[in-house]
Amino acid sequence: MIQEKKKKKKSATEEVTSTQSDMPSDPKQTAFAELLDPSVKEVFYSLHDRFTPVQLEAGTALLTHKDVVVESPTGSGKTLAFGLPLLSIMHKRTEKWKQNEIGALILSPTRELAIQIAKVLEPFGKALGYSVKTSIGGTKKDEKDLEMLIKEGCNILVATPGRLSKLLTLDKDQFLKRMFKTLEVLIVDEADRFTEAAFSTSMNDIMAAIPKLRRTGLFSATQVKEQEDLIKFTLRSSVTIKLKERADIVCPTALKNYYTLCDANLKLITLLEFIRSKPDKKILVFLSSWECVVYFNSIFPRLLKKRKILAVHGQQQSGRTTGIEVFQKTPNSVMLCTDVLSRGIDIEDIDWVVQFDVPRTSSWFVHRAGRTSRNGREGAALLLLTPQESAFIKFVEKYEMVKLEELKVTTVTTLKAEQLLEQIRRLAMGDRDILLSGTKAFVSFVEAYKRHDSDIVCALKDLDLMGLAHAYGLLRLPRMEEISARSDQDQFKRSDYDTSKIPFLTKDKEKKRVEIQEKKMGVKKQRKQAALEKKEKKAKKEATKKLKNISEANATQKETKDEHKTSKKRPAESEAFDGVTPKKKQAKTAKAKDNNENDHFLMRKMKGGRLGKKDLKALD
Ligand SMILES: Nc1ncnc2c1ncn2[C@@H]1O[C@H](COP(=O)(O)OP(=O)(O)OP(=O)(O)O)[C@@H](O)[C@H]1O
Repeated sequence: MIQEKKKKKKSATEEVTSTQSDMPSDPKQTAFAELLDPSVKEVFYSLHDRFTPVQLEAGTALLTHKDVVVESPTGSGKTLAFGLPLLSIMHKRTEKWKQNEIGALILSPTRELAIQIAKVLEPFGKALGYSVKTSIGGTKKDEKDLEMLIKEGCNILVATPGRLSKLLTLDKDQFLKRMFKTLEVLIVDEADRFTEAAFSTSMNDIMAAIPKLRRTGLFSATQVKEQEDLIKFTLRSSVTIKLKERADIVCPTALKNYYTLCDANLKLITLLEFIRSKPDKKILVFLSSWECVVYFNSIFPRLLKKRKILAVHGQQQSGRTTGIEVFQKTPNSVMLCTDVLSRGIDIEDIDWVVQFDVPRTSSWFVHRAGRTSRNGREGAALLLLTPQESAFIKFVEKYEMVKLEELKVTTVTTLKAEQLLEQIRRLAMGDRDILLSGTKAFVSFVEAYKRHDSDIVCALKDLDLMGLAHAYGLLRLPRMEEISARSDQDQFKRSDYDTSKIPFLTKDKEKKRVEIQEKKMGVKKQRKQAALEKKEKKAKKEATKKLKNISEANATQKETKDEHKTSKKRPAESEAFDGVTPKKKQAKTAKAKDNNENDHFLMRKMKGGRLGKKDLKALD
């Protein structure tokens, strides 16, 4: 336990700002090295020649009993800026660390970053005899995780808050809580993320389970803007360290930040043509939702032949780590991803980062772009904007201290663009999975757009949604409120292709679809048949009623006639009779007789169930 003399609570923080010093024999280098444990120093110098500024500043503060809030550009070495001091603090303790004593806890917002941090610390832990463990979602079950942790022990734990909070809840015998009793250092990487509501419950559980007397370090390339957001971390005599390579920007100076304006309906083609124009570059593409990653990953391999296309998103339970490893190893591959890779992930030699849409949170812009140009290496980032979003450029310059330069991306002729769009639509016409995936992607993009925090300059209502629907290669507009509310729906060229005929390419899925469709058709046919039968039944009923009336009328007529016969002789043929000549009368009687017979004939048919449509018509 760090022996802390009771000090008068110092003012909140002092701000130490220093620019990147690249003096090789900077006395600060020596002074900091003296503070480090010799074994830690030995491992460090086996990997690197000198400490980066953030390692000097933050490391010195932590090793001289200060809590730190560190803001330093992406790729500036923050992992070792907390790793080196925490190892040295742990190694200062005289008694040996037992296997079930946790000396340091590092919190990471994503499992990929947690794995990466553990990998960086492993060689140091090995040299000092400390076990470094991770506790992250998506791997073994919570119970298994807790059991392993208790059984195998752990001295340095790198965890995602959600998983750790679950283990603490499961830990009925408080084993884990007892393991935390010896905690000396708490590090929160990408700390500004932990002020989000999504993390609040798990963070409260964790903060309640660990000792208050400890060293605390909060690290990020973009720290929280509101100091009160830091209260939950119970910092003591903290120092705020802000490092910038240039006073007016937070990104590394070696990073070139660009934007390009493209019409909405050409957005996907602009991305494709940009990738095509850089055949030997490693490109990381950020999309706004996992559905977009899935959809673009299904069509890009058919549009960018011979290019290795990879995809990573938060919904994948497996394959994320492998995908990152393949991306790391394949020089000119293209990785499509969500913001699961936007923070902390250290992948070598990414040449370009492309942001297909504005980020959900504007501060993530810096982190996304910062996946390239790591630790002084060259790199470039490109943001695709439609003309309606151009105000975003000034917005990030003002609020995120990012300067964007315009880049003219080679586009294609209108004819070629239409051919490419038609090619994308044809993919959907031939594969129902692509058809459905495209619609889901577009819907998820619209929903993500509604949630981003730059809506003051990029509002959904100003977006050319019909153009973007074309860009996504949609054959139909999806049924959603944001679309039905639009007055420009007629701008969307609806394909007249019969989408009900588009098959799934996997046999069993297609079989099932056809069955459902036939069942639906069957139901439709039955309904139609039933309606027809009901109509016929009604017609028959009316016919019966009519026949009945006719036969009653005939019966009455016959009675009258018989009476007539008995009372008078039949008039001579030649005599005219009430204006009707006997011939005509005969004809009329004959007709009535025919009708009468016909009616009787129909009656007999109807009784025999032989009444057909023609007969019914005849009755009308
Ligand atoms: N002292 C050093 N000398 C040379 N390279 C270093 C040094 N420290 C770290 N690096 C390398 O710099 C790269 C970036 O380090 P790291 O990932 O810690 O940066 P970061 O500041 O945490 O970035 P981000 O803000 O994206 O999380 C890594 O490849 C790391 O190996």
